[in-house]
Amino acid sequence: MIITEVEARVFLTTTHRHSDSAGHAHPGPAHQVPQAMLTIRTEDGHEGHSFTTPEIIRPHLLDKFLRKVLVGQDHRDRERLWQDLAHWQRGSAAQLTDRTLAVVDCALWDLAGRSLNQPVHKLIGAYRDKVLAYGSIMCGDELEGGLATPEDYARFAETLVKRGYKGIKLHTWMPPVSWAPDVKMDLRACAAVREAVGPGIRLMIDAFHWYSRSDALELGRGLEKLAFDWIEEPMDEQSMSSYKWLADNLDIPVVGPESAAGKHWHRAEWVRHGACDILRTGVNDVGGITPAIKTMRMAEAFGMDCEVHGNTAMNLHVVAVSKNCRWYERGLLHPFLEYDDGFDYLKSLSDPMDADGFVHVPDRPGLGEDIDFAFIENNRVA
Ligand SMILES: O=C(O)[C@H](O)[C@@H](O)[C@@H](O)C(=O)NO
Ligand SMILES: [Mg+2]
Repeated sequence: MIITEVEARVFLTTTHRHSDSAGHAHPGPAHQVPQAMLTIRTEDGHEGHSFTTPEIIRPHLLDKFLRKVLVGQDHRDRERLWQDLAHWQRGSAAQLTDRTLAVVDCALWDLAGRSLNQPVHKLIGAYRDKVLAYGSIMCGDELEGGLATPEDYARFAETLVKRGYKGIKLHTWMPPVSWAPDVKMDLRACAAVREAVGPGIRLMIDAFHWYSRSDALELGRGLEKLAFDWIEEPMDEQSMSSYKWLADNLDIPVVGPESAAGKHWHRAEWVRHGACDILRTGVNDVGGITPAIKTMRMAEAFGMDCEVHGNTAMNLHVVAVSKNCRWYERGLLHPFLEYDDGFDYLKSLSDPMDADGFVHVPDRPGLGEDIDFAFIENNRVA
């Protein structure tokens, strides 16, 4: 059970996803990007793995923090190891981020599952083995036939309904799109999608993250007329009082915070101050599966739903062990991309979705990621 090694392997993976100047993904030509796999190994040869981008587990972090906390410790002591890393963040000169805590925590959960030959959600205590997914559409763009017009969104929404999705979330247009942001265009896209899919499909929006209170209110009021289920991140989440104001002035549920720092502690403040109607957590946003579950259980104690941000196995397991969330966020999706093609370093999808819109939690041990170790070795660059 004692951890003996903490290793990062960097390899090249091919993707069609390109990040814009705001960090949002859009489709483009296939290109190779570096990806990293963290491996935590024990004296008896068991291993746990988790994926991230290389800078999140760069050598400085492994040497200065991760190996000092983890090596020599019982890998089963996840709560203590997480607390030790979280306490070290304050004195890390902002080098030890929640993303790094997340990849370590996920590798430890994967290690626990692989060593016991159990999937993580069964180890934690499953609530379900399948869950409805909503199709989370990429931010809008200016690509001909992509997501450049309200009609493009409507046409893509029809495609997603045919694929089986029972819910769809629009990320609308944001800078660097030349004319964005634009509340009226957001509402035109939402109206076109509602018209295309009818009243039976649940719809949500994840809007420009820096609207003013007035713009967010206008957007929310328009969405209420379109029977949207929630409005997400329309303003800067650093202003909790703005979200309290918005939630007090809207009927449509306000979901958050997604990107605000502070893990489950800050999300407790959002609940206490009435800054959201539905809470939000995410493994990468709060520093791991461990704090994501803390957030989920805290929301449950207040009778609140808590929706999980993001795809991949780590977030799917948080959804699978929780009654008080309704969806798995499957995406991000675009007409030019085939999400079901998955990743070249995994032999199969971690979030396969059936024709009825249900994602099935893999029953493979650990996080259940079907890792192609040979691919990683053959494409390794560090
Ligand atoms: O590009 C981003 O910021 C993220 O992909 C984000 O848009 C998306 O994951 C999200 O907000 N989901 O709710
Ligand atoms: Mg979001």
